[in-house]
Amino acid sequence: MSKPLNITVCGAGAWGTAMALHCERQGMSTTLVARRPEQATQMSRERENTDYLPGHAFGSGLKVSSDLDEALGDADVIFLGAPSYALRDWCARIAQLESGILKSDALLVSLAKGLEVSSGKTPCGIIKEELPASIVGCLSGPTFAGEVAQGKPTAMTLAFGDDCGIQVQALQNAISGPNLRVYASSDLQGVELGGCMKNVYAIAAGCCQGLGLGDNALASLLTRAVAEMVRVGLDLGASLETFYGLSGFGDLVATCHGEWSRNRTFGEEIAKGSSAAEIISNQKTAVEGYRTAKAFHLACSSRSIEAPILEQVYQICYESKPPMQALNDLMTRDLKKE
Ligand SMILES: NC(=O)C1=CN([C@@H]2O[C@H](COP(=O)(O)OP(=O)(O)OC[C@H]3O[C@@H](n4cnc5c(N)ncnc54)[C@H](O)[C@@H]3O)[C@@H](O)[C@H]2O)C=CC1
Ligand SMILES: O=C(CO)COP(=O)(O)O
Repeated sequence: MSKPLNITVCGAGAWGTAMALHCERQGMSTTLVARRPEQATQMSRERENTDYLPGHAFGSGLKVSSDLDEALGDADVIFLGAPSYALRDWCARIAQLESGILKSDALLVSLAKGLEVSSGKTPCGIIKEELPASIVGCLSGPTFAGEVAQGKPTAMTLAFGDDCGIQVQALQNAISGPNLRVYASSDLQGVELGGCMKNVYAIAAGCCQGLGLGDNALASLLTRAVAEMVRVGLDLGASLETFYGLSGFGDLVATCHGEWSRNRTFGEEIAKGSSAAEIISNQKTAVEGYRTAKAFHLACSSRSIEAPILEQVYQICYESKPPMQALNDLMTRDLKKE
């Protein structure tokens, strides 16, 4: 039998913590790295992440650290669990470590679902720019941290570009288990874009809910969101079928239904009269769809991609457009073929 993988998870928000819990339960040597030493100390003492994922005790084998040097040297796989807007900082910290500290075949796996506004880059685009020698991929799908931490079942997509080699297969096997079924993909761009776009559509779904528009409206929104995801994604170099998979349609459905999503809740609060900028300025947890809406607005405008839903969410978030007005503008566009 092959040796268990050594896993390091950088970023102790809800999702990084849930992935660390999962990896430890899968029997892997796992270290969770917090950005702030005081958070690492608190988690070591309490054996729980009370700030971001309360109520889920750490398994006895889960190590906690804030020392990147120590945590990365032995890692076969490094999950980057920070939000997209904090990813460049994490990568820069890793790049500053003594050269050669990372194993040459270590896999860097992004868990983030947002585009960088200044560059329009996906999380893996950022990682590749900051750490050009590394092997970079992402893991994405319908995975609310709280449910994964509870051990509820789900499925995900593990995507690496052209180097879907033996280490990637080893990772797919190592993290798959009775509660998580992991599929492999070589469409890294598509898997990342699906995860990023669904967060913007979740804001629209929250607006739908907040305005009390009903189930028909939500179903229509999600269906047209998939059509838009495909149109935007193809223009940005992704493959069609990826958007019908777990990181596209799957995560769209998860995020736009139920009570878990921060993006959906954000949309609901706007529809009830709060200002987007104000909510964000008081928000401790990640609402990736807010910045990502702006990044897609810039990308679609510069490439003349027609993306009416993304555009309306942008105007709601950045131009104080009332959600009811956005709905009206969507409904009264020129009619066309499905
Ligand atoms: N929470 C979830 O259920 C899931 C989240 N994701 C994605 O994972 C990524 C991380 O999200 P969560 O773990 O939910 O985050 P979170 O909302 O639980 O925590 C935010 C994290 O970001 C850090 N942070 C905040 N501002 C920062 C800054 N300026 N610089 C550096 N770090 C900063 C905080 O210390 C904290 O670790 C996001 O891209 C999210 O879309 C993906 C799947 C599931
Ligand atoms: O990506 C997620 C579930 O797959 C989490 O969504 P939110 O960030 O909207 O909570």
